[in-house]
Amino acid sequence: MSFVTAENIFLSYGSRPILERVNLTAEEGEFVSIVGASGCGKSTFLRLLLAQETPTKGEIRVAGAPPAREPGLARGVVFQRYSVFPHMTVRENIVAGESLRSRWGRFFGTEARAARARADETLARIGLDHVADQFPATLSGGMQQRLAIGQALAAKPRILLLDEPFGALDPGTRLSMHDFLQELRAETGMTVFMVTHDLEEGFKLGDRVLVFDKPRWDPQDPNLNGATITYDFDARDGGIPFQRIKEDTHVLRPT
Ligand SMILES: Nc1ncnc2c1ncn2[C@@H]1O[C@H](COP(=O)(O)OP(=O)(O)OP(=O)(O)O)[C@@H](O)[C@H]1O
Repeated sequence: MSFVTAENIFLSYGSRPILERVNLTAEEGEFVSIVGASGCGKSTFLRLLLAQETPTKGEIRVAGAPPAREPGLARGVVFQRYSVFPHMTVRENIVAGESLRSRWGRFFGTEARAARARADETLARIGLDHVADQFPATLSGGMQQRLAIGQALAAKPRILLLDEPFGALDPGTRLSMHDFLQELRAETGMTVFMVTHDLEEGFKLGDRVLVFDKPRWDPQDPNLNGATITYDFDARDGGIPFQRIKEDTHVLRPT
């Protein structure tokens, strides 16, 4: 059985269809990138996987069951937009991310000391070790975003949902966060769904790239139809599909 399945999903807000006929299976350990026009329902699809939304029709299953409502050890679902805790220091935020996996939701004694040491290793990897004792409000936006990503990854979730996680980062930081994510993925074998507006990033990191789009378009009423998965690219062959897309785009460009 596949790790994640979406079967004939429809989702509407009121009378407005957002998603229609979404079918997907993903195996455990796959990295699935999601791209598509702004407002076409990519984040909504992630929220369905998180059980923050319920489909109007159809069924989503993660590890054979409906998605867990709370992040935690059982499902290991973590979403990047769970913002960092403002009342905790940077180090405590990372420890809090990892403690989701612990039996009581927090660490005690020697376990707590070990968790702090691991948090410091994580902070060094994401370049935030020099601000470990500061509070998030004292960090720049990009640093806070890196902390949120570090916190999400510290939980070593079985499934990680990322919504444009690298959007606000400068190009150098973005590349080092790519490395960090790829290393952690290799270590943990976690399944990742990542929404991105950067096609190149989607193909670089993903095993697959899903394109969400509206297959039917009514010019009189653009909100009449919902979006679905219109392309499911295999990205495992070193970005060749991306080259093809670029070539196609080039061919289509007027001369
Ligand atoms: N709670 C809600 N109630 C009503 N409409 C909503 C709600 N959440 C999202 N929408 C609408 O649903 C559509 C899809 O939103 P969603 O955020 O999933 O798009 P997206 O593809 O992730 O967009 P972007 O790339 O801009 O982040 C949008 O038109 C949005 O306005």
